Amino acid sequence: MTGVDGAQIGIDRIDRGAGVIGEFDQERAEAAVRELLIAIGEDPEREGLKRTPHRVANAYREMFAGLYTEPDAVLATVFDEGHDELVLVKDIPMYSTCEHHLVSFRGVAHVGYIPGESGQVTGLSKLARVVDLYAKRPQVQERLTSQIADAIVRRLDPRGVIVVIEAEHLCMAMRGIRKPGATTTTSAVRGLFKTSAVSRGEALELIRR
Ligand SMILES: Nc1nc2c(ncn2[C@@H]2O[C@H](COP(=O)(O)OP(=O)(O)OP(=O)(O)O)[C@@H](O)[C@H]2O)c(=O)[nH]1
Ligand SMILES: [Zn+2]
Repeated sequence: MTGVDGAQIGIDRIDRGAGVIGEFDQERAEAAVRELLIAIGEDPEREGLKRTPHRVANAYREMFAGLYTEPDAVLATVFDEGHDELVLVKDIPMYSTCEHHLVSFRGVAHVGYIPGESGQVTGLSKLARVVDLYAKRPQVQERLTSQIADAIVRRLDPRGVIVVIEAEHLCMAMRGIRKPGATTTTSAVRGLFKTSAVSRGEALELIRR
């Protein structure tokens, strides 16, 4: 089954079958962090580091919680509002993790859609939940942006979806090229926002405002 732009319904890039994806292995994560501490020349038995593997594993469980949640379930709440114009949630704070360096990239997401013929809308918080779900995975910004758009297409069958993410990558700020303050903007447009420059322009204007 496909929605606008042929997005596969119910299938996510890293799904390992229907439903929940993967599982967190606390013991393995703690052992890996301990190894990493040894690898950087630290002593994992010293007082300040004793509980660090446990804490880091817990933090990773939280940072990657989106791997263990079925995306379409997040958008399960829909209302028949008969609304057929733009719904836009702006400036959704977003924290994700760069899959190349496992350090964070953070910024804001703007998510808009025009409901389909049925006029079905979802709860506003659900749009932010979808952002969170995909952000809480090892990511690249481009894929994160597309996955959010495609999840909304799959669940709501809207006339159009637009997702814009503006983020700073700490892997470009604190190491490597070291350009703090450089921001990356990515967009994913589907349906009407792709085919109509006017609709896209209006949405972008509202996002910029
Ligand atoms: N397109 C894209 N690139 C990203 C993203 N996050 C990090 N990168 C880039 O991924 C690239 C990885 O490059 P590599 O040459 O394999 O790794 P590296 O030697 O650590 O690269 P430097 O960061 O340039 O030091 C870097 O250019 C990063 O800036 C992202 O979300 N999207
Ligand atoms: Zn990176």
